[in-house]
Amino acid sequence: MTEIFSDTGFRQLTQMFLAIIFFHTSEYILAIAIHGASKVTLSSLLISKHYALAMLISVLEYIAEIVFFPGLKQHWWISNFGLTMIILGEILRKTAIITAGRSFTHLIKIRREEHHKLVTEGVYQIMRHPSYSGFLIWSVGTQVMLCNPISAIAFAVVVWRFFAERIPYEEHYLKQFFGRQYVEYAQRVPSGVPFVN
Ligand SMILES: C[S@@+](CC[C@H](N)C(=O)[O-])C[C@H]1O[C@@H](n2cnc3c(N)ncnc32)[C@H](O)[C@@H]1O
Repeated sequence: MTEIFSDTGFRQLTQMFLAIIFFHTSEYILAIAIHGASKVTLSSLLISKHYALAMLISVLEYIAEIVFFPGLKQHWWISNFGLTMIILGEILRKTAIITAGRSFTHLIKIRREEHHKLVTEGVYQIMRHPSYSGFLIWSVGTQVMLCNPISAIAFAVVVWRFFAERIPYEEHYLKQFFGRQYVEYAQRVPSGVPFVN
């Protein structure tokens, strides 16, 4: 049990804690900065029950493995690669939010608001769903950083499936809002989420 308090355990768990705190507080603060405090609720922290449970299970996996297989957590090139994924995923997601500005809402809009403009510039020139791509990289990165083999695979599958279902739903409304303009944009630019058209 003392392995949790080793340098490895301390560093990897601290990185995980900081990554989670930074991700959620920055989502909330950016939402307030873009939409105004009166329009933002605590749901913009993006912490659902399922998500909290997944993160808790991943920490339990980490603790079980550092106790029974401490060598697994010593693959520093894997852990540092995960840390790089966390940073790159975070940068990609926040760049997307800032680029889309008021058009970016945490909940998918099913009615077009006047200020809602089609965003095709900046990072949206390279991919249609940079914030989803960023979150996929960030979330899998947290597990790679912890050298958690089971949660890394589980996060990749669950988060990918979540976006694979969400993207067609979101794009159904984007086509309603922007018509041909969106159809042409979607033909030209990939989704940014692997194996999602
Ligand atoms: C959580 S944001 C995600 C945006 C985008 N899918 C991404 O990954 O960066 C969802 C909202 O963004 C809007 N949205 C998505 N792509 C957009 C675009 N290219 N231009 C304007 N609004 C967009 C949708 O209408 C939806 O209400």
